[in-house]
Amino acid sequence: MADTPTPANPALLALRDQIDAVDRELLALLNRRATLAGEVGELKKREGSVVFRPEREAQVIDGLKACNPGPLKNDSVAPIWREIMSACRALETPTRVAYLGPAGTFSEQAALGYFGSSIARVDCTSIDEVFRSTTAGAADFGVVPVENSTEGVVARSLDLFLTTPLFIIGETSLFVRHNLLRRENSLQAIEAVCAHPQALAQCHGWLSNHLPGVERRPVASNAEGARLAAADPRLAAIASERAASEWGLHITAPAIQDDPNNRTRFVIVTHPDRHPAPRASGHDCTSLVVSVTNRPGAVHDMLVPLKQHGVSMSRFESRPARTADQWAYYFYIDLQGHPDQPEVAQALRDLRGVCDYYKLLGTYPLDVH
Ligand SMILES: O=C(O)C(=O)C[C@]1(C(=O)O)C=C[C@@H](O)C=C1
Repeated sequence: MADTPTPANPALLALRDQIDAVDRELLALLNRRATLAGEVGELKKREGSVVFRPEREAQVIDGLKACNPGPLKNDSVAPIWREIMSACRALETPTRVAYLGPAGTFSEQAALGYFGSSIARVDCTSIDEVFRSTTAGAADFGVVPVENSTEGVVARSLDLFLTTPLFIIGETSLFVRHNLLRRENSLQAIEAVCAHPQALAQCHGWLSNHLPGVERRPVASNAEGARLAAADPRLAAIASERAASEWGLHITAPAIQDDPNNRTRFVIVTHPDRHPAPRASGHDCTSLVVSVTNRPGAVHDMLVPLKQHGVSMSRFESRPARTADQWAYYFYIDLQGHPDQPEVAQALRDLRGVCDYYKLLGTYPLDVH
């Protein structure tokens, strides 16, 4: 039966007219904002200073959330203004961002969520390559995963902080929903499930229950798994909704991660010669990696300066140092605060005094969302 067009409701038409008028006002205001950002860009060029200021962007979003009268939800403020600032920033200079690609990975999603979509994307085939291209200057910033709420640390990222000069200028967290993707919308006759090892591990329970005995094939990224599944009907992939639409695959089983609150934390890295450390935003985190001689009480002594100066620790992670002393460890520590705060500066100085190895990994505004 042919659709009979419903007569336009006059009340609806009147409301839409008002929305159109507001949109035009918004556009004029956004263009005024963009012009001002362009002027800031000129000023920065004359001063020779960098365009991207994570602490300023965090303050803009925090400030707007604090005075948001609604009904727009505060959760909507951050994504909208990230996009606005991304577009304004692009008028000042292009932002080249490296991440573990190809299109459709959670790393790409994290990069777009943090920097907005007005960026030049630098797809990399491994976490090592993200570090390499950011170090070499092929990208201005890199986005790398550091920990997952189910699987724990992303060891490769932590190890690369030790051997590269890059430092952290920002963080962002992503809710990670895994789906089983396939050309056929069926769980029958699957020969192998292809995904990044972390994704395979995060879906271990579901795979054991629903696809027992099916090979789990680790590949470089979930999007690479989706690419393989798009090319071969015998394969399935574990990846995002975005990867499904990117590769034309069915979401044969949605949300198959074992932990319904599965989150991954990413950090934003850059080269210290090309970018200064962000200034204090008021809600900051400082990350460092240290090691101490293996003797009784050594770790305790390391934590005493933090207690003495009243500095909170939000993360403490250990990794084997892989040196001749097989029980030597590196400790990755996140502190709350910025070295511009005297108590944080003093705690860092004292901590450095009791450590054999000390490297500041970065100081940056906490994730705003
Ligand atoms: O305030 C600045 O420094 C700007 O360049 C403007 C602006 C913005 O759009 O608000 C854009 C880029 C920076 O990362 C921070 C903020």
